[in-house]
Amino acid sequence: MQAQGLPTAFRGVAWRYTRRAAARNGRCPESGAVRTAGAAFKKWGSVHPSQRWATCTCAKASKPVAVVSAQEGPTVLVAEKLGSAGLEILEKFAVADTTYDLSPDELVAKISEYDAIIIRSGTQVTREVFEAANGRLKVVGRAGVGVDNVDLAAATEHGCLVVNAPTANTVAAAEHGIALLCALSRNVAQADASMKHGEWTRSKFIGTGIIGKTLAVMGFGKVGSEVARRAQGLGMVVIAHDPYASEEKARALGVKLVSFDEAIESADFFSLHMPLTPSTKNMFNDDVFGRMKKGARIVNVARGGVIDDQALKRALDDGHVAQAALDVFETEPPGNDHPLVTHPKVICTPHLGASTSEAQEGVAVEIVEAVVAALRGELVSTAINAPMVPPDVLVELQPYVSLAQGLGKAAVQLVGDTGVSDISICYSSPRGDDLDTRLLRAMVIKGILEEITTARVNLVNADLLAQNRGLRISEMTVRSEGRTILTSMSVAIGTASSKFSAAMDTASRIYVEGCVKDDVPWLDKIGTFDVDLAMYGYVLLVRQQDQPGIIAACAKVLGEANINISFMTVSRTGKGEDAIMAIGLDDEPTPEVSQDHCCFWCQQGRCLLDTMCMLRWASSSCDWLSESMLVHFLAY
Ligand SMILES: NC(=O)c1ccc[n+]([C@@H]2O[C@H](COP(=O)([O-])OP(=O)(O)OC[C@H]3O[C@@H](n4cnc5c(N)ncnc54)[C@H](O)[C@@H]3O)[C@@H](O)[C@H]2O)c1
Ligand SMILES: O=C(O)[C@H](O)COP(=O)(O)O
Repeated sequence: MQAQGLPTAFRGVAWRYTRRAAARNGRCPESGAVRTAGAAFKKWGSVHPSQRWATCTCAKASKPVAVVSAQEGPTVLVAEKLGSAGLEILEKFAVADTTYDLSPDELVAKISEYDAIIIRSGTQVTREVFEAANGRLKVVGRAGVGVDNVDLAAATEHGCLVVNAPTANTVAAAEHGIALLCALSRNVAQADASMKHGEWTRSKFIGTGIIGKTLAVMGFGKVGSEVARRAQGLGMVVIAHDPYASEEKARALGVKLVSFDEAIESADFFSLHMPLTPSTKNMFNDDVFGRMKKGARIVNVARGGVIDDQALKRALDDGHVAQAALDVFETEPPGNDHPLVTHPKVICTPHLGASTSEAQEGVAVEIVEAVVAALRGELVSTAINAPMVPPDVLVELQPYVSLAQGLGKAAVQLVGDTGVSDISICYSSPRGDDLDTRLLRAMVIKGILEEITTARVNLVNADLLAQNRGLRISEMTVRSEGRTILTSMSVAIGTASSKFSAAMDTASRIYVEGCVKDDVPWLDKIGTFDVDLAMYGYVLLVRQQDQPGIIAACAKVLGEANINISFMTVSRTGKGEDAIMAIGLDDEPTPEVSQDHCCFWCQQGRCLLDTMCMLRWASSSCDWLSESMLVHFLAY
């Protein structure tokens, strides 16, 4: 095996080295040069760790001639194709083993040999993989945006840092979205297949023009906004739906932000660019397709799970949706018999959005730099489950960290169809202005952005990510009495509307306030209503006019849906006046259940519910504050 770029002195001879070998130097029998193998090692080309060989190319021999110790760099498994520019950087610092297409069992069997692994979307890094690593795996590097193929909780529990490359493939994905939109409108794939079968049937492939047609960009983030620019260049009228995007950003691009309903009912083409989250799962379903203009066309280069595949098939079969172009699938590969892969009105590509040479070189460099920095123990801005603070600080702040994240998560879920821009955070603390709020501020940002975007927030990137999203954050500290460092804190989002009108305070902001009780983050206030609930699991918020029987009606509905209530609090402005209920649920009611029962109440004419809004929190503990992770990396 010839290793490129080897120093002359080490050419031609295979040097066997081990971590424990006594000798510190190697001597090339040809050139006689002596080098500390460790120093030379860092400059060597790729070395195959399973053989523990570094090959020298100045002589012909390729067998062990000396045992030298090598201050080995870390060993990194490159499990999916990585751009050469990134590989070259990696091989200067580590032993890079490029072994692609490992089966899950093969990955589990090998992973304990490596300090880091670099993947794309095709490798599932499961809990089993982390367990098999026996604590050696320090970094998972995702050469792309989505990390839905990595068990983040297991990574954190095993002290493994996950980093990604969130920007380098954005343009590639946007270009692919546009390519699919154009191919769709002119039946390019079907026409090509027809000609390859020896046909010349021009009349069969009459397309539809795109100039002047309305494109709805669903998810106006990095990729969505790049698609919008390009579509405008093609003469399309571009609207966007993104409840969390800033008006300023949309205005700057000449794009009109619209409500979900308006987008669905007015667009000719749809380009999907939202992340797969609990609120976007199966977002495009029978009801949504049914409300689209007849002949609508769908392009999905986001994530397969945002479309209900069976619903799309039904819409294509009945002609309501004219065509679809899919680059992503809920399960990948989707299988040859997948109903949409075989459908004549659908064109498919095998998750190619990021597959340009430029994008892959870009993500390769981005991810290798992040992996190398992490292995060196440096803070990494694209870390997804990075530790935030030194262990001693974390012990004191942990409960408040969950409170801050939970308040951000709750507030953004209450946002209606308008943007998120002004965030006001207020801390009540005996420390007054001496309270160090950096961590709490970052956690609020995390709670907001990780609920709605693919971003992963840590102390390094929190403010930058917030700035990139156009968020304006203000903080205020009020001195309070008490023994704990934080008596309470509140998060207010300045926005024109809320999914739950009772969440608006007297200043027309979405307002949530909480505290910590027995180390558990606790929600005390929503809007102007006092509540009293622990911030975990699923909470059903309902608003009604205070009257006998409404509580029982709610309980009856949930009981009939076999959903157990863990707690229930009621708050009202006065007897017979406005009231809200916060109902803790042991299980997540499926949308159909809550939708039906909402209608059920309406049918009975007793529906006094202004809005049914589902709040959900992840587990009460933060999913990435593991204090020892960066200490491990000091080894290199
Ligand atoms: N096919 C590919 O190869 C490829 C390449 C890159 C990215 N992607 C995927 O595309 C998606 C977008 O990537 P990105 O980098 O633009 O992410 P991003 O985080 O920059 O943008 C996502 C946008 O979706 C918005 N959003 C969240 N929930 C929404 C909802 N319910 N309705 C409407 N908008 C909502 C967010 O506010 C955000 O602006 C991700 O899922 C990513 O994994 C796929
Ligand atoms: O999330 C992403 O970055 C894209 O889906 C690209 O995935 P890939 O790296 O497997 O092409």
